[in-house]
Amino acid sequence: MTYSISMTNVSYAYGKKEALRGINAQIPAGTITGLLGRNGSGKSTLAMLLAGQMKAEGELLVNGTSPWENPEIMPNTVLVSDSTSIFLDNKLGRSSELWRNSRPNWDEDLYNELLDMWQLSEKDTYSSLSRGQQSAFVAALGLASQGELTIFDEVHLGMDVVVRQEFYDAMLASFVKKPRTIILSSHLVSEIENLIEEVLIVDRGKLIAAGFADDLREEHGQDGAQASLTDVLINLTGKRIGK
Ligand SMILES: Nc1ncnc2c1ncn2[C@@H]1O[C@H](COP(=O)(O)OP(=O)(O)OP(=O)(O)O)[C@@H](O)[C@H]1O
Repeated sequence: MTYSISMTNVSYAYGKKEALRGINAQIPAGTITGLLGRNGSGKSTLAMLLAGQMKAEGELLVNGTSPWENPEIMPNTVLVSDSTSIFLDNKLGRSSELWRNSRPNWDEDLYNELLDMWQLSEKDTYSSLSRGQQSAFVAALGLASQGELTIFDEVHLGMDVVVRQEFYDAMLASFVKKPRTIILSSHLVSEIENLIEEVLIVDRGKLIAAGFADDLREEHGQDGAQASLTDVLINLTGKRIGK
């Protein structure tokens, strides 16, 4: 069953450093949501809370239950980020074995297709790959896992424009084949603009906008034309010198 998310007054602090405060939001099951915000706004923190890797204050429910170290929820929740679990100095096959064995919806055909497309070999060592190839490998693991909740946090780092487009296409194709709840966090807002239906925008730890991407585009549009999500983000969080 694909996971829905409900957050009521969700906060998180790293020691005394408050990273998120009073987040209230719902993410419907089976949607692709963009998690947007400026540097340091709290996106990765929220991603880790949703993936059950850190304990939220307030009420954070994934599929109706707390994800924090939850053995029912965690195997079906995939967070692909800079800190994804990978054996750095071992062959890719060692990491994929770990993922394959711990992910109940693992799609071996999709994994092999992605590795072929990105010309990666299981015999390669992760630390010997280029930055973009490393990102492509973890993206392949994340897509093939088909988690009921799948979060990609800045997965594109180092990927060239062609690999990024191949990733977006593969994500959409796999979403159509197996609908699930996907959250995409990226600073390349214009690239993911057409993939996302729902949006959460965080700024300095607070949720400042949430809802259908089209409603936000409409709300921030001018003279009958819709705004882009980049415009929405700049309108809501940007500052101009002299103003
Ligand atoms: N391990 C940590 N210890 C202390 N503070 C942290 C830690 N990780 C993040 N923070 C702080 O929490 C806030 C939110 O950080 P977070 O990484 O969630 O932001 P982000 O939106 O993902 O940023 P970026 O887009 O730059 O990756 C920032 O002010 C950051 O400095």
